[in-house]
Amino acid sequence: MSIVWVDASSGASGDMLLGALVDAGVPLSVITSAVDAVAPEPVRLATESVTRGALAATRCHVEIADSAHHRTWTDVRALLAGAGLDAPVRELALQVFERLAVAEGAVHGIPSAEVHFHEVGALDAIADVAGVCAGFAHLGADEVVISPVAVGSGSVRAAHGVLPVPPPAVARLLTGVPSFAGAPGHPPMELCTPTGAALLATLATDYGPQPPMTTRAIGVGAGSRDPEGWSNAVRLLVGDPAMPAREDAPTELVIEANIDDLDPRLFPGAIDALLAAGARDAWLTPILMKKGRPAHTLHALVPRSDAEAVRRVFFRETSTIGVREHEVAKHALPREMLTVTVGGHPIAVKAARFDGEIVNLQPEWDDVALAAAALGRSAIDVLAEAKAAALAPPLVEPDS
Ligand SMILES: O=C([S-])c1cc(C(=O)S)c[n+]([C@@H]2O[C@H](COP(=O)(O)O)[C@@H](O)[C@H]2O)c1
Ligand code: NI
Repeated sequence: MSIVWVDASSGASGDMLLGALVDAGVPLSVITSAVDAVAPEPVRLATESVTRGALAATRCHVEIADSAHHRTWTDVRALLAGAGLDAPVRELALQVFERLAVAEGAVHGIPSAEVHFHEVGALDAIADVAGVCAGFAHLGADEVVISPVAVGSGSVRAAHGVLPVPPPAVARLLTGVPSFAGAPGHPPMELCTPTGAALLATLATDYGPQPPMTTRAIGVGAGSRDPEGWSNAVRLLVGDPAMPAREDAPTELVIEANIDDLDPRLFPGAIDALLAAGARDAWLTPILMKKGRPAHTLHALVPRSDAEAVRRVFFRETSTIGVREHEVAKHALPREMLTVTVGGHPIAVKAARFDGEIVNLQPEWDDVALAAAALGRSAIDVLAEAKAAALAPPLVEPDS
């Protein structure tokens, strides 16, 4: 089980997070292949070692000669849907832009489907998002904990004109996320951009100070500006959860309810809604209740940060008027993402290790289905070949 803590106490933007991922050891090729997959024109991705205040950091430049700056949410969704991205990366990037569309729509009072993006609709911002999502997917962290986010102060000039800081879209995107202007002495500038805020809110599984963890890698991503006396950078600490003291063990919740009066055809939809609301897993157990009445227990395993959203699904999508909850400590094997090819088609494979040995391989189902359809082979056949390829040294290098 791996964990990432994002130190956003000096803010965050798309390119800062890119720099931090590369600085933490994510191969630049992982970022570049995702950026190339979304950009319909040549992209230049360049990293350089810089300092921001007292910190050594990596600056990541994404340069595209982009003609159409303004795109609609529909345009961006089509661009991402048609891009050759791994399924988990595409899904994350779509969630990031959906958040941006909902926030932009709320700020300006228009339906999100009709939102016209400004700066965030430019190809360099879209590439930032695809690259950051690819980098985090590569890390394959089970937990992403975000520190309180510094948003800055003052005002900023943008396509909308002069905006107060935090800009309206950032304030919306960070609703429900711990944030603050910045430590005393912070420069009066925008520290967290809408792209940075949307990425943090999408990637987070929890919010707070550094969790108990054993750090394995540190990445420091530099912002473009370098104000005097301030480290304009975001930090990533990548590692494994440490066994914390009992009182603050990182736990998740199981939320459940016994239900004996719901039309059984509604349970599949309820399970889908629980997963969409942030449940890590959701399942149904048949039970016999008092008077021998057949019923079901509906369960959801959920991080604390999404518990309220999951409770709402129980009350909105089922007939229950009450839920019970208990904490569970989770222990999972360390896992990593590999990429293999079957008949020339890339397939992401999640590998779990026990005592250093690979003990479980799970090829990404969407990739298997795509490859099987393209090759005219059975999914069983492609699945078997993907697993065999993942075990065949030295053809496959662990992605992380
Ligand atoms: O692009 C859009 S839709 C946009 C909306 C807003 C609002 O607050 S509304 C603000 N901005 C500003 O543009 C720059 C670039 O943002 P990135 O997220 O692309 O880095 C930044 O100053 C935003 O505050 C853009
Ligand atoms: Ni706006």
